[in-house]
Amino acid sequence: MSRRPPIQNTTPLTLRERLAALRNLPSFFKLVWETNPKMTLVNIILRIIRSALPLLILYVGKLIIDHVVHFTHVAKPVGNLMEEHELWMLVAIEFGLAILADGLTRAIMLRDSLLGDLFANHTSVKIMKHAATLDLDQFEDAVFYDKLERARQQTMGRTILLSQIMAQVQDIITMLFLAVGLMAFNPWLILLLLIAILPAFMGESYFNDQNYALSRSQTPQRRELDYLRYLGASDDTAKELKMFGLSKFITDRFQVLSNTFYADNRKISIQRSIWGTVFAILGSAGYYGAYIFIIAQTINGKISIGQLTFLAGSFRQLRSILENILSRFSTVAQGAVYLSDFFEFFEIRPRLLPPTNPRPFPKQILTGFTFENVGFKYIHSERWANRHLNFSLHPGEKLALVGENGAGKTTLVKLLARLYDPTEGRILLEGYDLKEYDLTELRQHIGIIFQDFLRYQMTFSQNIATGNINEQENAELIENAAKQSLADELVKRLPDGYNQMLGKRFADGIELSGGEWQKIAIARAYMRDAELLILDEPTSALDARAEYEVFQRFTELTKGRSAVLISHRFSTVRMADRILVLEKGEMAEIGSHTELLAKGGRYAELFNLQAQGYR
Ligand SMILES: Nc1ncnc2c1ncn2[C@@H]1O[C@H](COP(=O)(O)OP(=O)(O)OP(=O)(O)O)[C@@H](O)[C@H]1O
Repeated sequence: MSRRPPIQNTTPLTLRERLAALRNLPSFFKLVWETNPKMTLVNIILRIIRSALPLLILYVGKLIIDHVVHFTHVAKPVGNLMEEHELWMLVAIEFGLAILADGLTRAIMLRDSLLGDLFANHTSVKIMKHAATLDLDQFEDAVFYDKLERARQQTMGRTILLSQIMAQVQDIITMLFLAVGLMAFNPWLILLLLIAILPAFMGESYFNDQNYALSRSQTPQRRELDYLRYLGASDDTAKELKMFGLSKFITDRFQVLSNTFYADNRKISIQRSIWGTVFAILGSAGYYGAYIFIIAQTINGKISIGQLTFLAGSFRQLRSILENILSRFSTVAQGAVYLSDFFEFFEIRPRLLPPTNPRPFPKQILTGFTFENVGFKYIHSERWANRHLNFSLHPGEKLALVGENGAGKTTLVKLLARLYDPTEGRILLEGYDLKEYDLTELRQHIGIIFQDFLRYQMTFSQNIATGNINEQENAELIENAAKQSLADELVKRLPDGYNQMLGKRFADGIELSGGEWQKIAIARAYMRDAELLILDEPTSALDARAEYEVFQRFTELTKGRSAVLISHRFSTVRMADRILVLEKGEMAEIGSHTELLAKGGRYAELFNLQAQGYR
């Protein structure tokens, strides 16, 4: 990573900011609805039914107690079977309601978790789809990466938020039911309740803010921790770590970082727990105040024992529900703040925009590509990676790019494939700016094999098919591509042939050598009918004989098409029609092998240097 991202804002959010974040909730619900409308609707209905049950159960309980008291005070109602029957009916009803409540709670939990899973999948796909629309340089920006990371973290976190919001709505409805019952008796009890709860709520929100601010400020470090975890225990890294004895170096760094995390989190957790206890005591004091009041009223004969149990029960339930609502409010609001990160990610728009009326890609290229004073600086970089590039790539021409490490060869081809737009100057195709062509269509007509091509942990056949994924079922094309790049020799010794899983990541995967992987990558170039082929050091790992053969075939393939070839091997370079020598991002010279040798310039110097090594 070239640049450390700026540390994020660590000041806690104000209540107003948290309330403002609640405006993310409608978009969030839209997303949930989008996931599965039917499940969402059923969930809401079940929760509404469930919210009415606590009040109903309490009320039936009150009726039962009043009946029982009546029976115990008044002499046993001989012959009053009607009343006795009523009592047992009430008990049966309460039992039925209790069972219904349990059943509904379980059904809601089950549906919540199923909907949550679907939601997590839906958002993961959405993130991947959106990420695919973004530009390469956005991926190379650390601040962007932090956003992507936070959006990814949201996926699981949002599943929890989902059930919390649903539970919140349910509790609010239950609370309204209970409050109506309580208010019918004495509205002041509600006030007492609020006073007892409010400090706990404020405390919760304060600590949630602190947690959020901390976790946000820790994002870059968390990414580093993930990276160190990967370095410390992965098949890709084990070889170097062992040979260079780096294990301690990595774990030490991991420990320093994770200890800092632990210390910061511990501080907040302890404070939170202490204050939580104080607020809980306040809450209990409020509850018992109300309880004493209700008992006094009962002793004075103002209310029945049934009412006493109903009110005490309502008050107790209201207290715990209110506590849940208030503390959850803070978590929900906090979740909504995290949601801002999630939605912010979706607001990132690609900068390489497709034209409104794109020019169709030419059926036949007649004048080729032209660089007009092209210059390019990478994002956050002050240095020009390419500058003052003026040259044309003619139709059917094979152009080799030569230059020392960091001279700007790969950057030039990335500009040609419009992975970036030039910072200054322009690149023309058939006289029109590349920006006028449809981006997807343009890239479809360019075949490019990168120096750091991907080694897909997939089957042999899929690895080649990635060159043109629309043809993944075309076995004949894939086999022909493998033949052209000499990759077919490999298939013979793979137990599963074309269906052989490659790489070490998955079971039965077979790892290949660097050169073998490279042959597979080159096969991708044969998968599409591209007008322009770009090979960035495609044969660096091939042995001399394989390289010679690959190029013989490659020349066949590129007959009549343009090709750009980057190579440090002059035996390969000299096969090109022209050679462009880059120095510190600028064009030093351009011409055929013979011309440049005769000129005795930079190319001649580099060529002779390499030739000397073979003498
Ligand atoms: N993604 C990037 N972000 C920032 N700077 C970059 C990036 N990629 C390359 N550079 C810088 O741009 C310059 C040119 O890099 P480029 O990869 O084009 O060189 P190259 O000629 O292909 O080198 P090599 O022969 O080593 O492959 C280098 O100085 C490099 O540090």
